[in-house]
This record gives sequence, structure tokens and C-alpha cells, in this order.
Amino acid sequence: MFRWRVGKWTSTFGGHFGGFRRVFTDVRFQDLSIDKRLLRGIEAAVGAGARLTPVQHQAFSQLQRAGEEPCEKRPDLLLQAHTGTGKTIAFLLPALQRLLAEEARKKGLRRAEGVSVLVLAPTRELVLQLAKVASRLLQYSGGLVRSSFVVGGFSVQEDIERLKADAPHILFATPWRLVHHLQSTPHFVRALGSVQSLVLDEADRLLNPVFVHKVDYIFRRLPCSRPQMILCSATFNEHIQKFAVRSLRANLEVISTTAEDVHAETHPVQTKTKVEVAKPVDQVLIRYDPHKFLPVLHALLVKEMLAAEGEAKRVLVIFPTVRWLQFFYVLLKHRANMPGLLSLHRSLSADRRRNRAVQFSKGAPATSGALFATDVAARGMDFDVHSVIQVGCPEDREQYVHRAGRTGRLESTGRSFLLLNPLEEITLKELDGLHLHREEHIEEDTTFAEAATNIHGWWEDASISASAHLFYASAISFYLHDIGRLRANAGEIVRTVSALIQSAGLPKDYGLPALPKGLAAKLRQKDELVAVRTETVRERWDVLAALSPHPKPRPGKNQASELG
Ligand SMILES: Nc1ncnc2c1ncn2[C@@H]1O[C@H](COP(=O)(O)OP(=O)(O)OP(=O)(O)O)[C@@H](O)[C@H]1O
Repeated sequence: MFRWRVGKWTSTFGGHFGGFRRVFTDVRFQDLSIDKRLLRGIEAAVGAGARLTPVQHQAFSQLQRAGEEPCEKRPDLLLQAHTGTGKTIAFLLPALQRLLAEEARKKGLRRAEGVSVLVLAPTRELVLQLAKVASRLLQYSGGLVRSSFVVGGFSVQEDIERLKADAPHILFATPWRLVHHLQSTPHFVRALGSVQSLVLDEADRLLNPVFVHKVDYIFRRLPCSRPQMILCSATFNEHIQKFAVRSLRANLEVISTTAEDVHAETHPVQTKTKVEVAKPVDQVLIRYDPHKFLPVLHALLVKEMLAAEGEAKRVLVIFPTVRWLQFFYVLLKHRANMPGLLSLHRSLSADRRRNRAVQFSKGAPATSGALFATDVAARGMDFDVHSVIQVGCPEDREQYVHRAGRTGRLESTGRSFLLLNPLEEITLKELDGLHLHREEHIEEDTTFAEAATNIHGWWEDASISASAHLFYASAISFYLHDIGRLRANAGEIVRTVSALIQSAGLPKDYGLPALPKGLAAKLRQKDELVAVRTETVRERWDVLAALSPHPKPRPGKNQASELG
């Protein structure tokens, strides 16, 4: 580990030693001067005699030192470490230790004066997971220090009652829900009047254009003696850099245990840093023909879920859109009879969303199965999965790294597969330098022929056929949004998505789903019909029909024969 100072920023790096990733330091939690009740909580969570990870060790030293300063002088902190290396405990431990010490000094004579530590995270699943970790760590503190949470999926009244009942020192929240309360619930405004530390978990995500206005709003509403800021993530990007320049203190400190990726002589808030996937993850690239998407996915799932003797295997599959996920989920779970599948996405009811995340979390009873999820599961979730399958091109390198990082956490190993079709292959150059090895060919799937007999005919089932229509439109829209990045034309997009749907057995002569008017208009704007290349007359007819401004349902094979 070494420390250096460039301009106004101080950085501490460590964790990699000559390419060898050190998972733990030699320091045990019991060696630290921390409250015995907190130590019991930690050991219950991570095991008796557990040693600290490098990021935990460095953060503990830094935050303890900073904690001796008055709140307004404490340096802000950027905390970067690979996925699954214990960043949650890294930022929670010093905060909980300080809160316990303060409360012990007061001898419990006064009730909490309000929230002292506010932690923001981008998804409700992650907020609930963080709140659960805090409760575990505090389980032996006899209620001296308390935590609570605020996320969507509960009524506003439930939030208010929970906040009153918990009277928390540490509050976990999603920005959207918290802003809502700050704008309309006086109780929340009062409770947040005493925040001393603001933690942004998955900071690069929270500071991207989708969230940054909410985060800024929360930041502005906090007390004028501005709290210490702690920004955590496995990946730093230009959004963090902009925020650092605009809002962080001059004595900002940076802790990074991804030192092999950082160039100390340049800017400490690295934006061009090529962050790697954590070393225990074996990364595999599978190039597939879109006409074979479903058999390939099925084969991979069967292979990865297949329990080795006595060992249950769990797989996380991340899809680009909810509709894409839902269509293939219905086909595989119900038609191909894969009962171990679950789904997690924003269209589920709040209760289901919560349960699904818990079922796949670390410590949940081990069963084999697969979770089909969207990116709500991509960041921060401490899942216990052996493999991650990413369907389609990730938005950027950071998204790829976080998705792959759901496996291979701490000392465990894992496999991460990236499934790309020819339309998407161009995005591979954005993953330059990652250690992806290629598995061009997936073994011929002998089990799929059997599954396919049940899957075939789905187009006659009104609800599955409706799901197929939604998938078709959403996949076209997804690619269209990225048309520049893919350097594709509208015709190639339509042909790829048509092939994906045909991979589920839809007969060529059955015709393709019609597109919603707005989407068809957008497609036409991108590409005149003359530019659409097709191989057969039938396919051209399908594309033309899909692009028609007033799509009419076309008779399928069977309907046509009924009409005589
Ligand atoms: N010192 C430790 N000893 C043993 N297990 C630990 C230790 N610290 C953390 N863990 C466990 O490691 C797992 C990963 O921790 P955590 O979720 O905090 O990682 P992370 O760095 O925040 O990952 P991500 O970047 O994906 O959010 C958790 O199950 C946690 O309980």
C-alpha cells in the first residue's frame, strides 16, 4: 500500500501485489479497537476470526482518523474496489463504530436527534440489502444505534410510520423516494436535519444523468454545515470526476484497491481507468446466430444449472429489456418446463420484487435455478450465483464489469458469459483489454429438441403471442436507440430481431408481429425501405408489413387455411 498526493487530492492504493489479488489482509476484526457489540455483529455476519479485506482495512484507518476532525473539516472520500470485495462493511463499520461510541458517551440518556448517516443507492433491492447488512451488524447493540430504510414499493404512510418507529441514526434510501419525502413530508425534513455523512453507494450510477438531479437536490436540502461525502463503487467514470470538481472538498481522499489499473502520475479521479472484472471470474464470449438464440440460451442454462454431485448451481441471466426477459421466461419456464426459473424486473409487484432478490441472495437456502433479471440486479446485489449470462451488448464497460461481478465474489470463483449476435459484435471493442476468452460454439443441445416440442405452437396461445409482440417491439426499440453505436441500419435491426423471435420456432410463413405505429415511423425515419436488405420474398414482405404505418393483423398459416 502507498499514499501519494497530487494537487489537492490524496490517494491510497493497495490490494494488488505483482498481479496477485490479495483477498484479505492479515488484520482481523477482533484486532481493531471497536465496540464489542459491533464485533459480535460483524462476526455473526462474516464469521468469527474473519480478516478485513484491503478496502475495509484502508477505509477503517482513514475514516477513523477523519472521524476525529469536526464534521465540517472531514475530508470527503472516494472508495474504489473490485466487485464483491466488501465495500459495504468498508463504509458501514467506521460509521457504526462512531455512532456507537457517541451513543455510549450519552449513556442512552437522550433519544436520537435525527439521522446522522444517510446512504443512497440506485435501486430498491440494493437499499434493502444494505439495510439488512446494517441490521445484522447492529443486532447486538441493544437498540443503542438503529437503522431504517426508505424505498418505493411501500406506501408513503408506511414510510412515515417506519421512520417514527425506528428513529434511525442511519438511513438507507433510493434518491427518487427520498426526494418525494423531502418535498412533501415535514417529518423527513426534520429527521434529515442532522446528517453528518452522506454515502453514495454505486456512486457513478447515482451521479449519471438519470439520478444526478435527485442527488443534487438531496445534497442541497441537507444542513448547511455540509456533511462528509463518501462515494463508493467498483468503477469510477466522468460523472464522478465532474461531481468531484464541482462539489467535493479540497482535501478529498481517494482509496483504490484496484491499483493495477490506476496511473498515479495522472488525475487521481481516474475516468479513463480500465477497470477489470474481479480475478476469480472466468469470462467467456459466445457469438451466436440470432436464429439459434433460444436453443443456445437453453443449452447454456442446462449446462450451467446442472448440479454437480451434491452441489446446487445458481445462474443469473441479465436481459436488455423487460419484454425480452418476459417472453423467453414464459417460453422456458412454462413451455420448456424449467421450474427453477425466477424473474426480477421493475414490472413485478413490490412484494415479488423483494422476494426474488432475497431468494437469490447470499445465505438463502441453496437450490439450483436461474434468475432472469434486468439491470435492477446488475449492481451491488450480493447474489450467490455460480454463473452470470449477459444477453446482448452492455451499455458500456462499467455495466459489463458490474454485471459480471455478481459472481466470483471474495474468494469464490464464477463464470460470466457474454452472448453477442453479429449485430452487437461491434460493441466488443468497448470491452477492449478484458480477459474474455471465446467459446464460439455451444455444444449441440440434445435436450432442446424435447423442449422445443412444447415450445412450438406458442403463437397460437393469445397471451404468449401478445408477449412475443411486446418483445419484438421492445427489442427493435432497444437496438434502434443504439443504431449509431451499432453502425447498423433499420433493416439489419429488423432482421436480427425477426431471427430472435424465429429462434423460438415461429414458422417463417406465419409472418412477424406488426409494430406499433410510432416505432414503425421511427424505423422509417432511420432507413428508407429501399435500404432494407432481405434474403427472400417472404422476408421482404414481413419487413414491409412490419413497417407499414397501419399494420393490420395478417392471417397466419392456420388461420389462412381456415379461411379456405
Ligand atoms: N472481511 C470479510 N470476510 C468475509 N466475508 C466478507 C468480508 N467482508 C465482506 N464479506 C462478504 O463479502 C460479500 C461481498 O461484500 P459486498 O457486497 O460488500 O461487496 P461490494 O464490494 O460492495 O460488491 P459490489 O461492488 O458488487 O457492490 C458479502 O457477502 C459480505 O458479507
